[in-house]
Amino acid sequence: MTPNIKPLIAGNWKMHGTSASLSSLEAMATGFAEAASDADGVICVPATLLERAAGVVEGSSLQVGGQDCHPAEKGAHTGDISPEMLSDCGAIYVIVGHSERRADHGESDGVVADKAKAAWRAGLIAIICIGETEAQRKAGETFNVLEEQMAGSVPAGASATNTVIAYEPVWAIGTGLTPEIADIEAAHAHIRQHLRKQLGAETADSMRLLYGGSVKPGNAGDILSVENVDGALIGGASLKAEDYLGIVGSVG
Ligand SMILES: O=C[C@H](O)COP(=O)(O)O
Repeated sequence: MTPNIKPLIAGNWKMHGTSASLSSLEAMATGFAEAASDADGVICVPATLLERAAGVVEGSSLQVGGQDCHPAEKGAHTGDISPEMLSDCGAIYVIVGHSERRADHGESDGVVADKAKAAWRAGLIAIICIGETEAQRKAGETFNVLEEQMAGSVPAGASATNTVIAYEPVWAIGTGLTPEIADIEAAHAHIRQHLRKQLGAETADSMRLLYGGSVKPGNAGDILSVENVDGALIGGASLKAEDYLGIVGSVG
């Protein structure tokens, strides 16, 4: 954790969830404030659930977000969703540049940056994801990859109020594998240091840096106590209220 930065515990339901899942969201909303009084929480649900999800969390400390957005406000883009549409449904955050979108949809750093700027245009907080693949890690390229992704995906104008950075080693996502604590610490320190050069120290030192990749109730305490880890981006364990609240409860 970083002193003076309010942690964010973000869930990403990915392509999971139907109407029946809203009862689980309701349990998260009900239990959130008791689990952690000094953290922000968001669940990024599928767009199909967003408006109803916003209704479910209304009045609680939990917020909802989208998982992706198109850079344009509107237009002939069949199947896409603009950040303005997400905001209209009650989203406060939107994830951009998740590695699954970079891999499945060929999203470049430039596209991710355009999406982040579009999120800001709509008044949303962009959760910009970066992270190395297993091959890049084995080749000793982790820091270079992170620097390149930050330079390309984090636009000028990023601030602590409009942007959150999520470091997700691709090989740790959904695998049950996590880096050594020392490796998480080193990566987050490197990200903070690079952001100082890119955005200025004042902005970089107040920006939330999340760790993502196989965060569970059992390892959240150790991960969240690492310096420069200001929260988590959680996939699988954000689907069950008990697991998500268990992680929220690990905020020191
Ligand atoms: O967005 C969330 C991440 O991809 C982490 O997913 P996971 O917690 O299932 O490993």
